[in-house]
Amino acid sequence: MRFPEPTSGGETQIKFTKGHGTGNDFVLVSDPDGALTLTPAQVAALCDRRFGIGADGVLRVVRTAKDPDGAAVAADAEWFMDYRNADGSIAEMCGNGVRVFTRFLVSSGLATPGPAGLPVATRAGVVVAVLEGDSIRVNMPTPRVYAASTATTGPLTFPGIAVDCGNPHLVCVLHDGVELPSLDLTVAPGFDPALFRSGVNVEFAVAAEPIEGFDLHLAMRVYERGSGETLSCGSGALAVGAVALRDAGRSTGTVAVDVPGGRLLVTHDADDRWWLAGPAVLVANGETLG
Ligand SMILES: N[C@@H](CCC[C@H](N)C(=O)O)C(=O)O
Repeated sequence: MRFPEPTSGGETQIKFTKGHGTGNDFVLVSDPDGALTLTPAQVAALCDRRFGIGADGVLRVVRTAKDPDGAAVAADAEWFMDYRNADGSIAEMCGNGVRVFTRFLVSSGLATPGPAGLPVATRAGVVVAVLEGDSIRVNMPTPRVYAASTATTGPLTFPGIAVDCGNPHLVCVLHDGVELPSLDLTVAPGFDPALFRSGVNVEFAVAAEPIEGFDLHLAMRVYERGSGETLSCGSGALAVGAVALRDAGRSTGTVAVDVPGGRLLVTHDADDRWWLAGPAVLVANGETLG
């Protein structure tokens, strides 16, 4: 396997941390001063589950001021989450990524949250993460539910709703006895490329048994743009929560969204803030071999 090419001074080894949020897993690369250039091919090599470390994406941890994309979105957050999908493509937002990124910043001593939490810059703007024991809760961008569309898997067509969470989503709520496990997500679902010009993350969701303490309960599977089917998608859960609250005629509430990797909580509060909460775990440190 070839790990990232030398970027300066012949350095070919990269220190990394592996982490996940409800099974949505990431390789974190600490690059505080923006010295590293990660090409799409290098990201794909790191994320390769057979020939690399294996992950759904890479989180490059860089000071906002040291990255052109970071500097463009935020002067008031010290750290920028440079998120890349497993195929090397860039995405604007990653809800689970922000939570794992925050866990890394705090665990490694690079940042200390203030009373209101820790601001993190993303390509979709600044979000604020609040640590609550094993869980990290993030004040996410307001999801914008904006158009009807459809997704296809094999011969099946599902009605869906487009939701912008900073990154694009298409939420299909299943009816008529279609069961989540029956969907074939080994192949990318079809979608309308005229509506989603930069691709889309497709969520399939179904109502689940009510649980005490939550206003709504759904289960979801997701096919992520640039990564394929993943065990969880935080921004996808946010999109599903927004559609579910809207469909239920509720302006506020907490939605439990079960994903194959665990449970995420989406809350729309009385102050019109949208929150995503769930576990964020670091599992290993390592170093690539040149
Ligand atoms: N898994 C992430 C979303 C990652 C980006 C997505 N694949 C895209 O291309 O928009 C999450 O937790 O939100």
